[in-house]
This record gives sequence, structure tokens and C-alpha cells, in this order.
Amino acid sequence: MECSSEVHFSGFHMEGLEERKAGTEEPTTSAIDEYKQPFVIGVAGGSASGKTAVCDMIIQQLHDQRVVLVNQDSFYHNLTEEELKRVQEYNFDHPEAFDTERLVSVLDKLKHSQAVDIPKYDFKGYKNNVFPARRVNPADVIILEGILVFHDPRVRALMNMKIFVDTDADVRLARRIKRDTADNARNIEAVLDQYSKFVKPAFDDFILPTKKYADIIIPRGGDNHVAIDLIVQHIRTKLGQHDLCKIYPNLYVIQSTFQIRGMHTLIRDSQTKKHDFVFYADRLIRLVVEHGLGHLPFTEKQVITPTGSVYSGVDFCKRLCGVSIIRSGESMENALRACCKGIKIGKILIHREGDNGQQLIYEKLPNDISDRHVLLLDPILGTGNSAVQAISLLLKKGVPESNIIFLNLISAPQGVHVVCKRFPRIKIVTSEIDIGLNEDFRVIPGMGEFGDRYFGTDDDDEQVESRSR
Ligand SMILES: Nc1ncnc2c1ncn2[C@@H]1O[C@H](COP(=O)(O)OP(=O)(O)O)[C@@H](O)[C@H]1O
Ligand SMILES: Nc1ccn([C@@H]2O[C@H](COP(=O)(O)O)[C@@H](O)[C@H]2O)c(=O)n1
Repeated sequence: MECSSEVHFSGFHMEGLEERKAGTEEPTTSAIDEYKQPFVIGVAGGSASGKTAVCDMIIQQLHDQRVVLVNQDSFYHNLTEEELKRVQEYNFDHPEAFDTERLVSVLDKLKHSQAVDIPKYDFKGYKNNVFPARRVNPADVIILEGILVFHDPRVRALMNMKIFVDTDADVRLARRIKRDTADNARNIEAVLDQYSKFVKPAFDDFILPTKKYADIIIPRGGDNHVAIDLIVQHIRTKLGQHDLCKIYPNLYVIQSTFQIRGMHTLIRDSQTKKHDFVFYADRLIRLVVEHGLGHLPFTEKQVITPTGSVYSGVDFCKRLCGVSIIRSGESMENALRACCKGIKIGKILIHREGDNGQQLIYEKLPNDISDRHVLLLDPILGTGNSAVQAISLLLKKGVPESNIIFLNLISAPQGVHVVCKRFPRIKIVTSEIDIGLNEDFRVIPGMGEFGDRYFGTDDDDEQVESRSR
């Protein structure tokens, strides 16, 4: 997302996948399940900045999603008898006023789709054991709201999006006086005393310094409808995406349509004849190539149309080349040539030795490849081993990681994980993400050996061809 003067997006952090098979880069099945996680949003900001108002508006607009709101207030420690007697001396704005261990545990459970009981907090009685506790069921979106939700790194690490509500101090104070005198039955002297002794210093010392962790800063809280709309739009996009895209911001899965599903159905069908396979594979490849080209940089350009008017457009990036991983990758060359006239295309041959061993045995790349954006072509991303070999070679040749766009038709989560983890700045553009790999390291459901089916060297395919003749 772009930055604007109103709303600042600085992108999504990546989450680690804790569980791995010892000694390999592959995630285990349970680690793959980790991809299926709710989208967690943190909303921080000073007291009475409008955090609750912002959350309510987001929840209202996400009406068709399962959303739960968790308030940091629910995790205030209970006061001891001694503390209760001298409550005016108690600092409710200090990080230690909260039971953060409990908050982390609750969030962690929700993140793993488990139901939790959350304490209810009584502001007047200073107690968090109001009975019954609130039962919260798993949801697609979890919103955690509170003055200090960005303070603890463990809590921050669980968030997919961090919002800071930035409202002027005088507005916050005015609202706070109104709220505490009306809702919490406090007298104005006590409210002002608490504000100058604890609320304001804690804002300066603990809350404001966490603003730097925010992905989005919303000035004017709930009054900022543009910001809320953009946030909701972004959450919807993320929810509509494959779960892996929530983890790896450099992974792009082209938007599925029934046409695309239909083409995939044809190329995956073992009974599809060679010429149909090639026809539909080519259509899909062309879509992936066009999408990949959309990630190249551009320069602004104005032209005069035949009506004499100015059209403000863009000029394509000129310094690019393709690199196909032999043999399957060569099936993508025609689509690239059809989109980019005269494009140089290099080749890499990687030999598979046994299950995991890979050996680079041939390369022919443009001499000036380090100055170019590279579209790396391979229709299937399986274990990720060939991709890692190919990308490592490109890096060795001086191609900046961020200049590489890896195009493929089908990706296995294992391959995505290996490539995105190792090369977080390359982009992967794919048309579908499959379930995984079988014990022979083949993508399932997959489409069989792409090269054999495309170039007609598949025995089964020949049988289907001859059967149909
Ligand atoms: N945009 C707004 N305009 C007017 N009053 C507001 C606005 N946003 C919040 N308030 C009021 O200010 C008080 C504090 O807002 P709230 O959203 O509860 O803040 P927070 O959750 O940050 O403490 C509430 O009484 C609320 O009704
Ligand atoms: N018993 C309590 C507990 C907390 N506070 C104040 O609440 C503020 C945090 O809640 P917001 O909705 O305003 O974010 C915080 O500033 C505490 O001072 C309290 O007054 N009494």
C-alpha cells in the first residue's frame, strides 16, 4: 500500500514458522496449519483518543466477517486491599498495571483458533473478576485495543496490522474528563490529578514511543472515515487472499475467476489431450506473465492522442530479461516474448540428484544481467530446491534480489516457504497454491510432470492421444 498524508502504511511483518523437520527447510504438516490463522489487528493510542470508536467502526464495516474485540483493560491486575485504600496513588497507565502474561496466552490461543475466557473489568471497583467471564470464540479477525498494546514485543509479534490512533492531547483530556465524571462517577479534581500525575507522563514515556511500531497512524480517530475505509478495504483484501499471502507479502496469487479455475481444471485433468493442455497452459502462463510484468517499475509518460488531448500514462521498464529453468520453464518463453518484443531470455539447467540434491549443469545468461530486472520462469514451484539454486545463481551474477520476479503456475506451500524465507525481497507470482507435496516430493494435487505434458514426452499422454485418435 502507498503512504498518504492521512494514513501511513508501512507494510506487514512476516511471521516465523516455529515448527520444522529437524535439519530440513520444510515445514511439517502442523507448521503448514499455522498458515490458517486469524488476522490480528492492534489498536493503540492515548486514553480517550478514540480507539474504541475506531474499533467499533471497523467492526461495523466488517459485518460479514467473524470479528472479536479484546480490550487490554480486561487484563488490569486486581488491586490489593492496600492498593485499594490508596487508589489515587495507583498508576493505571504503567505497563506493569496489566497482566501481560495472561494477555499473551489469551491472544495466542485465539490466534490458534481456540475459545478463551476473558475477564470483565470493573472500572469503579478496580476488579477484573466480574462474574461471569466473557467467553470469546475463535474468529477470522481479532482486534486488540488498549493504550499499551504495542508495548510488549510478544504482543506486537502476534499482530498482522498495527494502528495508532493519534488525537490531540487537549481533545483527549476533554473527553477523559467528560467520560470519567459521567460514566465512572469520579470528581473533576480527582480526574485532573490522575491525569497530571499518571496519564500524561505515561503517555509521553510509554505510549507515544510505541507509535513507531504502527503500520497505520490515524489522525482524528473515528472522525477519519477515509482512514477507516482504507483499513477495512485492506483487511478485506487480506482475508480474501490465500493464507500464505498474509505471511509473505512478496507472494502474489493472481485473483481467481471461474475462467482461471476452468483452465486449471483442464490442465490438471490427466485425461486432457496434449494440444488442449498446451492451449490452456499457454493461456494461464500469459496471465501470470502479464501479472508479473505489472510488478516492474515504470516511469511517467504523457502522450498526445489523435484528438489532440494529453494522456498521462506510463512507460514500460526497458531493462529486463527472462530466464527459464530448463525444461519446463521454456514453455513460458513464448508468452514472455509475446508480451515483451525482442526480450532477451537466458537459460539455466539444474539436474536433480536423488530426492533433494541439485546440481547446476548449464547456464546461458545475458552478459549485462546484473543491470536488468529478471523474470524467472518455471511453471511449478515444488520443494523450492531448483528455485533456490536458480535464484542463488542470479544473485551471484549480481542481480539485486529485489529485481527478480519468479513466475509460476502452481506453487506448493513448502516451496513458497523455502523461497520466501530465504529471499524475502524477490517476488513470486503464481496462479494457484496447492495442498502440498507427497512422499515423492511431487506437488499434490498438481498436474504431473509439466514438461512431459507440455512437450509431449509423456507416455500416458501419448496413450490418451492415441486412444482419442
Ligand atoms: N470522533 C469523536 N467525536 C466525539 N467524541 C468522541 C469521538 N471519538 C470518541 N469520542 C468520545 O470520547 C470518549 C473516548 O472515546 P473512546 O473511543 O472510548 O476512546 P479510547 O477507547 O481511546 O479511550 C468516548 O466518550 C467517546 O464517545
Ligand atoms: N480502574 C481504572 C483503570 C484504568 N483507568 C484509566 O483508563 C485508561 C485506559 O483506558 P482507555 O479506554 O482510556 O484507553 C488509562 O489511562 C487509565 O488511567 C482508570 O482510570 N481506572
